[in-house]
Amino acid sequence: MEKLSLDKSKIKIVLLEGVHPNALDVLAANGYTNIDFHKKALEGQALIDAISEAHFVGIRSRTNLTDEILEQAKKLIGIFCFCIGTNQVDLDAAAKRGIPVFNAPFSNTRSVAELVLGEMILLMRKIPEANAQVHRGEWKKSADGSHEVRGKTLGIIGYGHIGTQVSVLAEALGMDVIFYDIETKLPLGNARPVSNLSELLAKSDVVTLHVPEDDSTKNLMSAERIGQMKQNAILINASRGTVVDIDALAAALEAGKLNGAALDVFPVEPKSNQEEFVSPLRKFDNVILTPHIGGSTVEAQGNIGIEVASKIARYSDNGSTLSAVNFPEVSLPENKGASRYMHIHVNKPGVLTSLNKVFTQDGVNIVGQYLQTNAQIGYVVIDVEKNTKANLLEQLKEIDGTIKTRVLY
Ligand SMILES: NC(=O)C1=CN([C@@H]2O[C@H](COP(=O)(O)OP(=O)(O)OC[C@H]3O[C@@H](n4cnc5c(N)ncnc54)[C@H](O)[C@@H]3O)[C@@H](O)[C@H]2O)C=CC1
Ligand SMILES: O=C(O)C(=O)COP(=O)(O)O
Repeated sequence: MEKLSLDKSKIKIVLLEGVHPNALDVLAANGYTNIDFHKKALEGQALIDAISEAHFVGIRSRTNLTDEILEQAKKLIGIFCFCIGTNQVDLDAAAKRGIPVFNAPFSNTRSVAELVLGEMILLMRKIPEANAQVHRGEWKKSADGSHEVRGKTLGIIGYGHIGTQVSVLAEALGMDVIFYDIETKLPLGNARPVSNLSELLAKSDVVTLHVPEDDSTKNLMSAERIGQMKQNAILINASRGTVVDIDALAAALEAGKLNGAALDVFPVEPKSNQEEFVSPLRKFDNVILTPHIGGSTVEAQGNIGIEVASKIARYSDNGSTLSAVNFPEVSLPENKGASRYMHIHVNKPGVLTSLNKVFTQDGVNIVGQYLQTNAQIGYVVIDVEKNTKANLLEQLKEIDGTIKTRVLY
């Protein structure tokens, strides 16, 4: 009988960007001890050196895994984002190498929603300016331009996991909620969809962005769109820095068009905590600037550590690709009475026939088979009766179109 493709102690896991220690506990509990833990993000040659021998890599939003970097990580089996955004990874480049990319789609969403809610209330009350003034020794007690959020209109762009939570929380404060999304979404509570972005911008006292970084959202808030916002409105961005044209926002603030803004993400963010943050927005007292900490709470990070490390163990032990963002999703029941093989291949005619031939010609009984495909990739998991003598793995590797194949148990 064939042995496990790799002993667990030889499976190298590289964790970057100081993911929560819960991840280490979960991995240890699942028998994974060969872990290289880095507190910081790496780039360039340092990143290549760190992951060149890795089987799994865990990152957050700061580590860019490009096609060129992945080319140097020949042993990589899986990429695990301990965050929501996966824009920092070249998803196609990973898929074509048979590497699924996973994320944590829920665990930090509440933290972002709470931050946005807090910022909205502070900005509507002009607290950032008042705070800065008092710190400087100025005492300007006044109600001018200071408002309750009750009865005001909140416009949410991107009604996904975070946008919907902001919606529910804002309604609890007595706000009218409208939203715009490119997909049809179930409105929660009394929230109402609007048919286009211009309508949302024209009606909202506060606009908050909860979209991913992609081609459709690049500079979504351009000078023209900011111009369509209400006079004295507020703009909040805790999604991705590329979504807002920062110079246009600075100009709108300078012109007194907007009453304030809150930004947690920026087109260019410092690479480390030692680097200076440079932005034309620094000079505005009515702008809340935070260092990409929307998801940085003890609760969110602790939960993400458990969630994503469990996904590493599940994929490595069992082959489950549930919640992979670039890969056919297969969730598999364990079949410990069997031997499990996995085969990742280019999705083209004939591969499955060749694959089944490998087993049938050796008289091996297939007791379970799970297949999912997308346009590029096919992912098959095959459970066969134990105690076979045949060297099946070598034969699977020979199949034309094979990208990766392993014995899981
Ligand atoms: N500041 C921080 O620390 C954090 C930032 N984020 C960012 O927030 C983003 C949103 O997170 P979730 O709500 O969990 O994602 P999600 O995927 O649940 O929701 C995103 C929504 O945006 C919609 N959308 C996509 N393109 C659009 C467009 N051009 N116009 C309007 N709507 C569009 C989608 O249909 C979807 O409903 C993430 O992609 C991530 O970049 C997430 C967590 C923490
Ligand atoms: O979850 C996300 O997409 C975030 O932006 C949070 O990223 P972080 O874990 O803080 O690097």
